[in-house]
Amino acid sequence: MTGTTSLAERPLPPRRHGLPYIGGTFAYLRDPLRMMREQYDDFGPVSEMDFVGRRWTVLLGPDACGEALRNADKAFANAPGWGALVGPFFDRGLMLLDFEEHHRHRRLLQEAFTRDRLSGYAAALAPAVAEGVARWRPQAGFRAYPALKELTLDLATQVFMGGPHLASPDELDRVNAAFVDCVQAATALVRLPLPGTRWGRGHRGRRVLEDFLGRHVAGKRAGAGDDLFSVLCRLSDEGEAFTDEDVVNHVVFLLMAAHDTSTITVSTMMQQLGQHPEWQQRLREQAMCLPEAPTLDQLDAVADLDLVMKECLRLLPPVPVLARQAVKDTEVLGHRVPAGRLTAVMVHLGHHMPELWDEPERFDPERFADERREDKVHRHAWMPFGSGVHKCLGMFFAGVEAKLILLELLRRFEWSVDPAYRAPLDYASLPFPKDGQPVDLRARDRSSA
Ligand code: HEM
Repeated sequence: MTGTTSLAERPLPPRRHGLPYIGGTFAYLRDPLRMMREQYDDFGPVSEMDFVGRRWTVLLGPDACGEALRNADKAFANAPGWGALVGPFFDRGLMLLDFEEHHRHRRLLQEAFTRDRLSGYAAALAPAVAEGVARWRPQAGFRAYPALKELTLDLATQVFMGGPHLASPDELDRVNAAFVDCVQAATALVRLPLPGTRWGRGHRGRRVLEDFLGRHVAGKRAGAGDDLFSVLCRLSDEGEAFTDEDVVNHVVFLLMAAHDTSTITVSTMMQQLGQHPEWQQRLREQAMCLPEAPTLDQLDAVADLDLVMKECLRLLPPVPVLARQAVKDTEVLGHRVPAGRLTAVMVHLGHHMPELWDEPERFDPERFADERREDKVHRHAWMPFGSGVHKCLGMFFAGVEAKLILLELLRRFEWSVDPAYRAPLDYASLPFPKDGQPVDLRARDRSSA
Protein backbone atom coordinates (compact mmCIF):
# COMPACT_ATOMS: atom_id res chain seq x y z
CA MET A 1 0.00 0.00 0.00
CA THR A 2 1.35 3.47 -0.87
CA GLY A 3 0.41 7.06 0.19
CA THR A 4 -1.87 8.01 3.04
CA THR A 5 -5.28 7.01 1.65
CA SER A 6 -6.49 3.55 2.60
CA LEU A 7 -7.15 1.07 -0.17
CA ALA A 8 -10.90 1.33 0.36
CA GLU A 9 -10.81 5.09 -0.33
CA ARG A 10 -9.00 4.83 -3.64
CA PRO A 11 -11.06 5.26 -6.79
CA LEU A 12 -11.83 2.18 -8.83
CA PRO A 13 -10.15 1.93 -12.22
CA PRO A 14 -12.02 3.12 -15.34
CA ARG A 15 -14.83 0.91 -16.60
CA ARG A 16 -16.07 0.24 -20.09
CA HIS A 17 -19.84 0.61 -20.11
CA GLY A 18 -21.54 -1.95 -22.31
CA LEU A 19 -24.72 -3.96 -22.57
CA PRO A 20 -26.13 -5.09 -19.23
CA TYR A 21 -25.11 -8.65 -18.28
CA ILE A 22 -23.30 -9.21 -21.61
CA GLY A 23 -20.74 -6.39 -21.21
CA GLY A 24 -17.60 -7.28 -23.14
CA THR A 25 -18.53 -10.96 -23.64
CA PHE A 26 -19.24 -10.79 -27.36
CA ALA A 27 -16.30 -8.48 -28.09
CA TYR A 28 -14.05 -11.04 -26.38
CA LEU A 29 -15.58 -14.04 -28.15
CA ARG A 30 -15.42 -12.29 -31.55
CA ASP A 31 -11.81 -11.18 -31.40
CA PRO A 32 -10.15 -11.31 -27.97
CA LEU A 33 -6.89 -9.71 -29.02
CA ARG A 34 -8.66 -6.77 -30.56
CA MET A 35 -10.88 -6.41 -27.49
CA MET A 36 -7.83 -6.46 -25.22
CA ARG A 37 -5.94 -3.96 -27.36
CA GLU A 38 -8.89 -1.54 -27.41
CA GLN A 39 -9.39 -1.91 -23.68
CA TYR A 40 -5.70 -1.21 -23.10
CA ASP A 41 -5.60 1.77 -25.47
CA ASP A 42 -8.80 3.30 -24.07
CA PHE A 43 -8.35 2.60 -20.36
CA GLY A 44 -4.79 1.48 -19.68
CA PRO A 45 -3.44 -1.66 -17.99
CA VAL A 46 -6.05 -1.82 -15.19
CA SER A 47 -9.73 -1.34 -15.94
CA GLU A 48 -13.12 -2.92 -15.36
CA MET A 49 -15.70 -4.57 -17.56
CA ASP A 50 -18.73 -6.82 -17.29
CA PHE A 51 -18.40 -10.35 -18.57
CA VAL A 52 -21.18 -12.95 -18.54
CA GLY A 53 -23.10 -11.12 -15.83
CA ARG A 54 -20.22 -10.44 -13.43
CA ARG A 55 -17.97 -7.41 -13.01
CA TRP A 56 -14.28 -8.11 -13.61
CA THR A 57 -11.11 -6.15 -13.09
CA VAL A 58 -9.15 -6.56 -16.30
CA LEU A 59 -5.35 -6.63 -16.23
CA LEU A 60 -3.46 -6.08 -19.47
CA GLY A 61 0.23 -5.84 -20.33
CA PRO A 62 3.19 -7.35 -18.52
CA ASP A 63 3.31 -4.94 -15.56
CA ALA A 64 -0.28 -5.41 -14.44
CA CYS A 65 -0.39 -9.15 -15.17
CA GLY A 66 2.98 -9.70 -13.51
CA GLU A 67 1.94 -7.82 -10.37
CA ALA A 68 -1.21 -9.91 -9.88
CA LEU A 69 0.60 -13.20 -10.53
CA ARG A 70 3.36 -12.23 -8.09
CA ASN A 71 0.52 -11.73 -5.62
CA ALA A 72 2.79 -10.20 -2.98
CA ASP A 73 0.03 -9.49 -0.45
CA LYS A 74 -1.77 -12.80 -1.11
CA ALA A 75 -4.90 -10.95 -2.14
CA PHE A 76 -5.69 -12.97 -5.26
CA ALA A 77 -7.06 -16.48 -4.96
CA ASN A 78 -7.42 -19.09 -7.70
CA ALA A 79 -10.25 -21.32 -6.45
CA PRO A 80 -13.04 -18.71 -6.55
CA GLY A 81 -11.57 -17.11 -9.71
CA TRP A 82 -11.27 -20.26 -11.81
CA GLY A 83 -14.36 -21.72 -10.14
CA ALA A 84 -16.42 -18.83 -11.57
CA LEU A 85 -15.28 -19.79 -15.08
CA VAL A 86 -14.98 -23.57 -15.11
CA GLY A 87 -17.54 -24.55 -12.47
CA PRO A 88 -17.15 -27.43 -10.03
CA PHE A 89 -15.83 -30.04 -12.48
CA PHE A 90 -12.16 -29.65 -11.60
CA ASP A 91 -12.61 -28.84 -7.92
CA ARG A 92 -9.59 -29.33 -5.73
CA GLY A 93 -7.21 -29.82 -8.62
CA LEU A 94 -3.90 -28.10 -7.87
CA MET A 95 -4.77 -24.95 -9.83
CA LEU A 96 -7.91 -24.57 -7.72
CA LEU A 97 -6.18 -24.73 -4.35
CA ASP A 98 -4.84 -21.66 -2.60
CA PHE A 99 -2.17 -20.43 -0.24
CA GLU A 100 -0.90 -22.87 2.42
CA GLU A 101 -2.92 -25.83 1.19
CA HIS A 102 -1.80 -25.19 -2.38
CA HIS A 103 1.80 -25.01 -1.23
CA ARG A 104 1.58 -28.38 0.54
CA HIS A 105 -0.06 -30.15 -2.38
CA ARG A 106 2.27 -28.59 -4.93
CA ARG A 107 5.35 -29.65 -2.97
CA LEU A 108 4.17 -33.22 -3.03
CA LEU A 109 2.88 -33.19 -6.58
CA GLN A 110 6.07 -31.78 -8.06
CA GLU A 111 7.79 -35.04 -7.15
CA ALA A 112 5.75 -36.56 -9.97
CA PHE A 113 7.39 -34.15 -12.45
CA THR A 114 11.11 -34.53 -11.74
CA ARG A 115 13.47 -35.09 -14.68
CA ASP A 116 13.74 -38.78 -13.83
CA ARG A 117 9.99 -39.14 -13.88
CA LEU A 118 9.82 -37.21 -17.15
CA SER A 119 12.29 -39.66 -18.70
CA GLY A 120 9.94 -42.47 -17.73
CA TYR A 121 6.90 -40.69 -19.20
CA ALA A 122 8.88 -39.95 -22.40
CA ALA A 123 9.75 -43.63 -22.75
CA ALA A 124 6.06 -44.54 -22.42
CA LEU A 125 4.96 -41.74 -24.75
CA ALA A 126 7.26 -42.46 -27.70
CA PRO A 127 5.76 -45.82 -28.80
CA ALA A 128 2.22 -44.62 -28.08
CA VAL A 129 2.83 -41.54 -30.27
CA ALA A 130 4.20 -43.71 -33.08
CA GLU A 131 1.21 -46.05 -32.85
CA GLY A 132 -1.33 -43.21 -32.79
CA VAL A 133 0.23 -41.28 -35.68
CA ALA A 134 0.49 -44.47 -37.76
CA ARG A 135 -3.33 -44.47 -37.86
CA TRP A 136 -3.49 -41.09 -39.63
CA ARG A 137 -4.54 -41.32 -43.28
CA PRO A 138 -2.86 -38.57 -45.32
CA GLN A 139 -5.14 -36.55 -47.58
CA ALA A 140 -5.75 -33.01 -48.81
CA GLY A 141 -7.73 -31.05 -46.23
CA PHE A 142 -6.89 -33.51 -43.40
CA ARG A 143 -8.46 -32.15 -40.18
CA ALA A 144 -5.45 -31.93 -37.92
CA TYR A 145 -7.13 -30.65 -34.77
CA PRO A 146 -9.58 -33.52 -34.08
CA ALA A 147 -6.88 -36.06 -35.01
CA LEU A 148 -4.50 -34.45 -32.49
CA LYS A 149 -7.21 -34.30 -29.85
CA GLU A 150 -7.85 -38.02 -30.18
CA LEU A 151 -4.12 -38.69 -30.08
CA THR A 152 -3.51 -36.67 -26.90
CA LEU A 153 -6.46 -38.37 -25.19
CA ASP A 154 -4.97 -41.79 -26.07
CA LEU A 155 -1.60 -40.63 -24.76
CA ALA A 156 -3.22 -39.51 -21.51
CA THR A 157 -4.79 -42.95 -21.09
CA GLN A 158 -1.33 -44.44 -21.57
CA VAL A 159 0.82 -42.16 -19.47
CA PHE A 160 -1.64 -40.86 -16.89
CA MET A 161 -3.60 -44.03 -16.23
CA GLY A 162 -1.13 -46.73 -17.13
CA GLY A 163 -2.46 -47.96 -20.44
CA PRO A 164 -5.55 -49.50 -21.94
CA HIS A 165 -5.36 -52.72 -19.89
CA LEU A 166 -6.72 -50.80 -16.89
CA ALA A 167 -10.24 -51.38 -18.21
CA SER A 168 -12.17 -52.82 -21.13
CA PRO A 169 -12.25 -50.70 -24.30
CA ASP A 170 -15.94 -49.95 -23.62
CA GLU A 171 -15.24 -48.72 -20.13
CA LEU A 172 -12.31 -46.61 -21.31
CA ASP A 173 -14.58 -45.07 -23.94
CA ARG A 174 -17.08 -44.25 -21.20
CA VAL A 175 -14.33 -42.68 -19.07
CA ASN A 176 -13.04 -40.62 -22.00
CA ALA A 177 -16.57 -39.46 -22.78
CA ALA A 178 -17.10 -38.51 -19.12
CA PHE A 179 -13.91 -36.49 -19.19
CA VAL A 180 -14.96 -34.68 -22.39
CA ASP A 181 -18.36 -33.94 -20.76
CA CYS A 182 -16.57 -32.27 -17.82
CA VAL A 183 -14.45 -30.12 -20.13
CA GLN A 184 -17.46 -29.09 -22.20
CA ALA A 185 -19.60 -28.35 -19.15
CA ALA A 186 -16.96 -25.93 -17.94
CA THR A 187 -17.96 -23.57 -20.75
CA ALA A 188 -21.72 -24.14 -20.69
CA LEU A 189 -23.98 -21.11 -20.81
CA VAL A 190 -26.82 -22.82 -18.89
CA ARG A 191 -25.24 -23.44 -15.52
CA LEU A 192 -27.86 -25.62 -13.82
CA PRO A 193 -27.57 -29.37 -13.29
CA LEU A 194 -30.63 -30.13 -15.43
CA PRO A 195 -30.94 -33.34 -17.45
CA GLY A 196 -30.00 -32.90 -21.09
CA THR A 197 -27.81 -29.84 -20.48
CA ARG A 198 -24.02 -29.72 -20.80
CA TRP A 199 -23.86 -28.77 -17.14
CA GLY A 200 -25.92 -31.83 -16.20
CA ARG A 201 -23.67 -34.08 -18.32
CA GLY A 202 -20.63 -32.52 -16.67
CA HIS A 203 -21.91 -33.46 -13.20
CA ARG A 204 -22.60 -37.00 -14.35
CA GLY A 205 -19.17 -37.13 -16.03
CA ARG A 206 -17.42 -36.04 -12.86
CA ARG A 207 -19.18 -38.82 -10.93
CA VAL A 208 -18.14 -41.40 -13.53
CA LEU A 209 -14.51 -40.27 -13.28
CA GLU A 210 -14.56 -40.24 -9.48
CA ASP A 211 -16.06 -43.70 -9.41
CA PHE A 212 -13.66 -45.15 -12.00
CA LEU A 213 -10.49 -43.66 -10.53
CA GLY A 214 -11.66 -44.31 -6.97
CA ARG A 215 -12.07 -48.03 -7.74
CA HIS A 216 -8.47 -48.25 -8.96
CA VAL A 217 -6.68 -46.31 -6.21
CA ALA A 218 -6.08 -49.31 -3.96
CA GLY A 219 -4.63 -51.39 -6.82
CA LYS A 220 -2.42 -48.52 -7.95
CA ARG A 221 -1.15 -47.95 -4.42
CA ALA A 222 -0.21 -51.61 -4.11
CA GLY A 223 1.39 -51.87 -7.57
CA ALA A 224 4.71 -50.62 -8.90
CA GLY A 225 3.44 -48.80 -12.01
CA ASP A 226 5.19 -45.67 -13.21
CA ASP A 227 2.18 -44.00 -14.81
CA LEU A 228 1.16 -40.66 -13.29
CA PHE A 229 -1.86 -42.11 -11.45
CA SER A 230 0.32 -44.78 -9.77
CA VAL A 231 3.04 -42.25 -8.96
CA LEU A 232 0.53 -39.92 -7.28
CA CYS A 233 -0.77 -42.79 -5.16
CA ARG A 234 2.69 -43.50 -3.82
CA LEU A 235 4.10 -39.98 -3.33
CA SER A 236 5.09 -39.16 0.19
CA ASP A 237 7.19 -36.46 1.76
CA GLU A 238 7.98 -36.02 5.45
CA GLY A 239 5.13 -38.35 6.36
CA GLU A 240 2.63 -36.59 4.11
CA ALA A 241 0.80 -38.43 1.34
CA PHE A 242 -2.31 -37.83 -0.71
CA THR A 243 -5.61 -39.31 0.45
CA ASP A 244 -7.61 -41.38 -2.04
CA GLU A 245 -9.81 -38.37 -2.65
CA ASP A 246 -6.79 -36.10 -3.28
CA VAL A 247 -5.42 -38.55 -5.83
CA VAL A 248 -8.72 -38.63 -7.72
CA ASN A 249 -9.04 -34.83 -7.69
CA HIS A 250 -5.49 -34.37 -8.95
CA VAL A 251 -5.76 -36.97 -11.71
CA VAL A 252 -9.02 -35.47 -13.02
CA PHE A 253 -7.45 -32.00 -13.05
CA LEU A 254 -4.20 -33.17 -14.63
CA LEU A 255 -6.10 -34.83 -17.45
CA MET A 256 -7.87 -31.56 -18.07
CA ALA A 257 -4.75 -29.39 -17.70
CA ALA A 258 -2.82 -31.51 -20.16
CA HIS A 259 -5.37 -32.24 -22.83
CA ASP A 260 -6.63 -29.18 -24.71
CA THR A 261 -3.50 -27.16 -23.98
CA SER A 262 -1.19 -29.71 -25.60
CA THR A 263 -3.60 -30.29 -28.48
CA ILE A 264 -3.82 -26.63 -29.47
CA THR A 265 -0.06 -26.20 -29.09
CA VAL A 266 0.74 -28.98 -31.57
CA SER A 267 -2.06 -27.86 -33.84
CA THR A 268 -0.59 -24.33 -34.00
CA MET A 269 2.85 -25.83 -34.66
CA MET A 270 1.42 -27.87 -37.53
CA GLN A 271 -0.25 -24.80 -38.96
CA GLN A 272 2.86 -22.63 -38.80
CA LEU A 273 5.17 -25.32 -40.15
CA GLY A 274 2.67 -25.91 -42.98
CA GLN A 275 2.86 -22.23 -43.80
CA HIS A 276 6.64 -22.01 -43.41
CA PRO A 277 8.07 -24.98 -45.34
CA GLU A 278 11.64 -23.80 -44.79
CA TRP A 279 11.19 -24.30 -41.05
CA GLN A 280 9.43 -27.61 -41.59
CA GLN A 281 12.35 -28.90 -43.65
CA ARG A 282 14.91 -27.53 -41.20
CA LEU A 283 13.22 -29.40 -38.33
CA ARG A 284 12.80 -32.55 -40.38
CA GLU A 285 16.50 -32.74 -41.08
CA GLN A 286 17.14 -32.57 -37.34
CA ALA A 287 14.35 -35.06 -36.59
CA MET A 288 15.89 -37.61 -38.93
CA CYS A 289 19.09 -37.61 -36.85
CA LEU A 290 17.23 -38.74 -33.71
CA PRO A 291 16.32 -42.29 -32.70
CA GLU A 292 12.62 -43.20 -32.67
CA ALA A 293 12.48 -42.90 -28.88
CA PRO A 294 14.85 -40.04 -28.05
CA THR A 295 16.05 -39.35 -24.51
CA LEU A 296 15.28 -36.04 -22.86
CA ASP A 297 18.82 -34.81 -23.58
CA GLN A 298 18.44 -35.71 -27.24
CA LEU A 299 15.12 -33.87 -27.36
CA ASP A 300 16.64 -30.81 -25.71
CA ALA A 301 19.41 -30.81 -28.29
CA VAL A 302 16.93 -30.02 -31.10
CA ALA A 303 17.06 -26.33 -30.24
CA ASP A 304 15.07 -25.24 -33.30
CA LEU A 305 12.10 -27.31 -32.17
CA ASP A 306 12.11 -25.41 -28.92
CA LEU A 307 12.21 -22.07 -30.76
CA VAL A 308 9.22 -23.07 -32.88
CA MET A 309 7.23 -24.25 -29.87
CA LYS A 310 7.95 -21.03 -27.96
CA GLU A 311 6.94 -18.90 -30.93
CA CYS A 312 3.69 -20.84 -31.36
CA LEU A 313 2.91 -20.46 -27.65
CA ARG A 314 3.54 -16.74 -28.03
CA LEU A 315 1.26 -16.36 -31.04
CA LEU A 316 -1.54 -18.40 -29.48
CA PRO A 317 -1.20 -19.03 -25.74
CA PRO A 318 -3.53 -21.99 -25.04
CA VAL A 319 -4.65 -20.29 -21.81
CA PRO A 320 -5.08 -16.66 -22.92
CA VAL A 321 -6.67 -15.46 -19.66
CA LEU A 322 -6.02 -16.52 -16.07
CA ALA A 323 -8.79 -16.12 -13.49
CA ARG A 324 -8.46 -14.82 -9.96
CA GLN A 325 -10.67 -13.34 -7.26
CA ALA A 326 -9.54 -10.73 -4.76
CA VAL A 327 -10.10 -12.13 -1.28
CA LYS A 328 -9.30 -8.78 0.34
CA ASP A 329 -8.99 -5.18 -0.79
CA THR A 330 -5.86 -4.73 -2.82
CA GLU A 331 -4.37 -2.70 -5.64
CA VAL A 332 -2.65 -3.25 -8.96
CA LEU A 333 -0.43 -0.47 -10.33
CA GLY A 334 -2.16 1.89 -7.89
CA HIS A 335 -5.72 0.96 -8.95
CA ARG A 336 -8.13 -0.41 -6.38
CA VAL A 337 -9.37 -3.96 -6.62
CA PRO A 338 -12.03 -4.47 -3.95
CA ALA A 339 -12.45 -7.71 -2.02
CA GLY A 340 -14.68 -10.14 -3.89
CA ARG A 341 -13.84 -8.77 -7.34
CA LEU A 342 -13.16 -11.30 -10.09
CA THR A 343 -9.97 -10.49 -11.94
CA ALA A 344 -8.95 -11.46 -15.46
CA VAL A 345 -5.19 -11.66 -16.00
CA MET A 346 -5.12 -11.32 -19.79
CA VAL A 347 -1.67 -12.63 -20.66
CA HIS A 348 -2.48 -12.91 -24.37
CA LEU A 349 -2.12 -9.19 -25.11
CA GLY A 350 1.45 -9.05 -23.78
CA HIS A 351 2.44 -11.64 -26.39
CA HIS A 352 1.39 -9.31 -29.20
CA MET A 353 2.45 -5.88 -27.99
CA PRO A 354 4.65 -4.02 -30.49
CA GLU A 355 6.09 -2.28 -27.41
CA LEU A 356 7.68 -5.66 -26.53
CA TRP A 357 8.12 -7.63 -29.75
CA ASP A 358 9.55 -6.90 -33.17
CA GLU A 359 6.68 -7.31 -35.69
CA PRO A 360 4.57 -9.30 -33.21
CA GLU A 361 2.22 -10.79 -35.81
CA ARG A 362 5.07 -12.39 -37.77
CA PHE A 363 6.08 -16.05 -37.22
CA ASP A 364 9.72 -15.60 -36.30
CA PRO A 365 11.01 -18.40 -34.00
CA GLU A 366 14.50 -16.92 -33.96
CA ARG A 367 13.28 -14.07 -31.81
CA PHE A 368 13.80 -16.60 -28.97
CA ALA A 369 17.34 -17.53 -30.07
CA ASP A 370 20.23 -16.69 -27.72
CA GLU A 371 21.42 -13.82 -29.89
CA ARG A 372 18.02 -12.09 -29.74
CA ARG A 373 15.97 -13.28 -26.74
CA GLU A 374 13.19 -10.75 -27.31
CA ASP A 375 11.29 -12.41 -24.47
CA LYS A 376 13.89 -11.02 -22.05
CA VAL A 377 12.72 -7.46 -22.72
CA HIS A 378 10.34 -7.84 -19.77
CA ARG A 379 10.11 -10.55 -17.12
CA HIS A 380 6.44 -11.03 -17.93
CA ALA A 381 6.49 -10.53 -21.69
CA TRP A 382 6.05 -14.25 -22.44
CA MET A 383 3.81 -16.16 -20.06
CA PRO A 384 2.07 -19.08 -21.78
CA PHE A 385 2.65 -21.13 -18.63
CA GLY A 386 1.71 -18.36 -16.21
CA SER A 387 4.03 -17.11 -13.49
CA GLY A 388 4.34 -17.15 -9.71
CA VAL A 389 3.29 -19.94 -7.37
CA HIS A 390 0.73 -21.38 -9.79
CA LYS A 391 3.10 -21.53 -12.76
CA CYS A 392 2.33 -24.62 -14.85
CA LEU A 393 3.66 -27.74 -13.20
CA GLY A 394 3.43 -29.70 -16.43
CA MET A 395 5.34 -27.35 -18.71
CA PHE A 396 8.30 -29.70 -19.25
CA PHE A 397 5.94 -32.62 -19.69
CA ALA A 398 4.04 -30.54 -22.27
CA GLY A 399 7.31 -29.82 -24.09
CA VAL A 400 8.23 -33.51 -24.19
CA GLU A 401 4.81 -34.58 -25.45
CA ALA A 402 4.49 -31.85 -28.09
CA LYS A 403 8.00 -32.44 -29.37
CA LEU A 404 7.62 -36.23 -29.58
CA ILE A 405 4.41 -35.80 -31.59
CA LEU A 406 6.00 -33.23 -33.89
CA LEU A 407 9.08 -35.38 -34.50
CA GLU A 408 6.91 -38.34 -35.47
CA LEU A 409 4.84 -36.17 -37.82
CA LEU A 410 8.00 -34.77 -39.43
CA ARG A 411 9.34 -38.27 -40.00
CA ARG A 412 6.17 -39.67 -41.50
CA PHE A 413 4.60 -36.77 -43.38
CA GLU A 414 5.01 -33.54 -45.22
CA TRP A 415 2.22 -31.04 -45.04
CA SER A 416 1.28 -27.62 -46.29
CA VAL A 417 -1.18 -24.93 -45.30
CA ASP A 418 -2.22 -21.97 -47.43
CA PRO A 419 0.00 -19.05 -46.34
CA ALA A 420 -3.10 -16.83 -46.22
CA TYR A 421 -4.99 -19.22 -43.89
CA ARG A 422 -6.02 -17.75 -40.52
CA ALA A 423 -7.48 -20.32 -38.12
CA PRO A 424 -11.10 -19.39 -37.23
CA LEU A 425 -10.69 -19.75 -33.49
CA ASP A 426 -13.44 -20.42 -30.99
CA TYR A 427 -12.63 -18.68 -27.72
CA ALA A 428 -15.64 -19.85 -25.67
CA SER A 429 -13.24 -22.02 -23.66
CA LEU A 430 -9.60 -22.62 -24.49
CA PRO A 431 -9.07 -21.57 -28.11
CA PHE A 432 -9.54 -24.16 -30.85
CA PRO A 433 -9.95 -23.94 -34.65
CA LYS A 434 -13.63 -24.25 -35.56
CA ASP A 435 -12.78 -25.71 -38.98
CA GLY A 436 -10.68 -28.53 -37.47
CA GLN A 437 -7.62 -26.93 -39.01
CA PRO A 438 -7.28 -28.45 -42.48
CA VAL A 439 -3.78 -29.28 -43.70
CA ASP A 440 -2.71 -30.98 -46.91
CA LEU A 441 -1.02 -34.04 -45.48
CA ARG A 442 1.21 -36.26 -47.63
CA ALA A 443 3.05 -39.45 -46.69
CA ARG A 444 6.77 -39.23 -47.24
CA ASP A 445 9.38 -41.77 -48.12
CA ARG A 446 10.85 -42.45 -44.67
CA SER A 447 14.23 -43.40 -46.02
CA SER A 448 15.03 -39.88 -47.31
CA ALA A 449 15.72 -36.80 -45.16
C1 HEM B 1 1.35 -26.33 -23.72
C2 HEM B 1 0.66 -26.88 -22.75
C3 HEM B 1 0.28 -26.19 -21.47
C4 HEM B 1 0.03 -24.86 -21.22
C5 HEM B 1 0.12 -23.71 -22.21
C6 HEM B 1 -0.29 -24.74 -19.83
C7 HEM B 1 -0.59 -23.55 -19.20
C8 HEM B 1 -0.81 -23.43 -17.85
C9 HEM B 1 -1.02 -22.17 -17.16
C10 HEM B 1 -1.11 -20.82 -17.84
C11 HEM B 1 -1.15 -22.44 -15.85
C12 HEM B 1 -1.31 -21.41 -14.73
C13 HEM B 1 -2.73 -21.17 -14.35
C14 HEM B 1 -2.87 -20.07 -13.33
O1 HEM B 1 -1.93 -19.38 -12.95
O2 HEM B 1 -4.02 -19.85 -12.93
C15 HEM B 1 -1.04 -23.87 -15.69
C16 HEM B 1 -1.15 -24.53 -14.49
C17 HEM B 1 -1.02 -25.88 -14.36
N1 HEM B 1 -0.72 -26.80 -15.33
FE1 HEM B 1 -0.38 -26.39 -17.26
N2 HEM B 1 -0.26 -25.98 -19.26
C18 HEM B 1 0.09 -26.90 -20.22
C19 HEM B 1 0.24 -28.26 -20.06
C20 HEM B 1 0.15 -28.92 -18.87
C21 HEM B 1 0.39 -30.34 -18.70
C22 HEM B 1 0.78 -31.28 -19.82
C23 HEM B 1 0.18 -30.62 -17.39
C24 HEM B 1 0.30 -31.91 -16.65
C25 HEM B 1 0.82 -33.00 -17.11
C26 HEM B 1 -0.14 -29.37 -16.72
C27 HEM B 1 -0.40 -29.24 -15.38
C28 HEM B 1 -0.65 -28.04 -14.75
C29 HEM B 1 -0.91 -27.92 -13.33
C30 HEM B 1 -0.91 -29.07 -12.31
C31 HEM B 1 -1.15 -26.58 -13.08
C32 HEM B 1 -1.50 -25.95 -11.75
C33 HEM B 1 -0.25 -25.44 -11.08
C34 HEM B 1 -0.55 -24.77 -9.74
O3 HEM B 1 -1.64 -24.23 -9.58
O4 HEM B 1 0.35 -24.80 -8.89
N3 HEM B 1 -0.15 -28.37 -17.66
N4 HEM B 1 -0.82 -24.44 -16.91
